[in-house]
Amino acid sequence: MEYSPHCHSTQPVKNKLFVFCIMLSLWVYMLYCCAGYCCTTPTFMMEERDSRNPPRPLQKQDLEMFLKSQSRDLLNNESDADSKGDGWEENKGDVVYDEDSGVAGALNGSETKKLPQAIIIGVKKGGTRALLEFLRLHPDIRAVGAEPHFFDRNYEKGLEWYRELMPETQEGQLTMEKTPSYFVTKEVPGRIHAMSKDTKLIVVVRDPVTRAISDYTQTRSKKPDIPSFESLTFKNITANLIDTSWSAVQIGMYARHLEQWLQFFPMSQLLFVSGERLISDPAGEMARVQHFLGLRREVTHKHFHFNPAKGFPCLKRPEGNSKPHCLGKTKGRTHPNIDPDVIQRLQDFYKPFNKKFYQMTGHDFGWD
Ligand SMILES: Nc1ncnc2c1ncn2[C@@H]1O[C@H](COP(=O)(O)OS(=O)(=O)O)[C@@H](OP(=O)(O)O)[C@H]1O
Repeated sequence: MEYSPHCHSTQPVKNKLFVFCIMLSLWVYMLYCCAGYCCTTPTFMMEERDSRNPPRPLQKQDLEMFLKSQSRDLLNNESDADSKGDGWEENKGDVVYDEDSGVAGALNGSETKKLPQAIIIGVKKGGTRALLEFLRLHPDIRAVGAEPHFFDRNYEKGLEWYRELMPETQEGQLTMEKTPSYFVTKEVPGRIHAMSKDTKLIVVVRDPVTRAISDYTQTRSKKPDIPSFESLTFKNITANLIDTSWSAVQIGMYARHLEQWLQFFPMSQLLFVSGERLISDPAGEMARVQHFLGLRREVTHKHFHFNPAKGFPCLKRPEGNSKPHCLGKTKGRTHPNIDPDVIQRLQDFYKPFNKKFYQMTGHDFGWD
């Protein structure tokens, strides 16, 4: 085998040259990145790729798009308009005023999903959507828009499924949801108690006769061919026998339903909001609710504007010039005219239930 001194002397030089080339390419690449042209480093992920446009920070629309895609998933599972949480007439995205803080929290990783500490449990057609939307104006409240129906229809899916539905919250913010059917579902008090015995429970109640008519009006809007309210109310009209198995009637027997809740929760953990006062004095009723939730009074008369055409209070930003937002067409429907004699008989039927309810809650709601 031939000995070659030349070969031995050139090898280290070649190696050095090779290392130098690699170092040089790395330096060039780093300079290129620092000049802003590199699109593979995480820092620049949110920027426009086009170097002619300035970098764009994460914006409100990005989060709204994300939230909309989430709520669409829930929409697909629900049939009732309110279950979808889409009660607003216009600029629905603007209703949740505090999304920006959500973006900040999401970016610094300080947000987590929590099980609700307070729930609006009822009653159907009481004004639950209005209350939830009013509460969402509060910076310390985050609420899921759609009705999760976890404790009555989806319980087998488990608490982790439920938690996943919740919005992210920062330290000190309350998580809330509303599902009006909870109040009248026998299994629900025990199930909520099993989640947390400290859960605060809010019930929006309304004159049970008007509530029944509102309930009927909603059903008729979906099934126009149903029998009249008058005929559904009675099992036997001549015997004056009211059909208490009809849900529109049954839901209004508030004292009966409340008894179930008191087997698990003390009265101090329940707040009863007057559906009537939520319309005539929303700021006053909201003061009670914020106090009950241990929150400072942020939602005040400045947030409300009575809309005479709609006949209801609508929401406005106190500092902005934007138009007030009213709840959508499914809230505040025109009720059919009901035979006054039937209304009187229903009022008589509810009288003892109302009386008992006033005694239990220590509050006369003035329905009689
Ligand atoms: N601010 C405001 N705007 C519109 N509507 C308002 C408002 N406050 C309370 N209400 C009353 O809310 C009633 C509907 O109640 P819910 O939201 O609980 O209905 S549901 O059970 O979720 O379907 C709805 O009942 P109807 O009038 O029978 O449609 C309203 O009377």
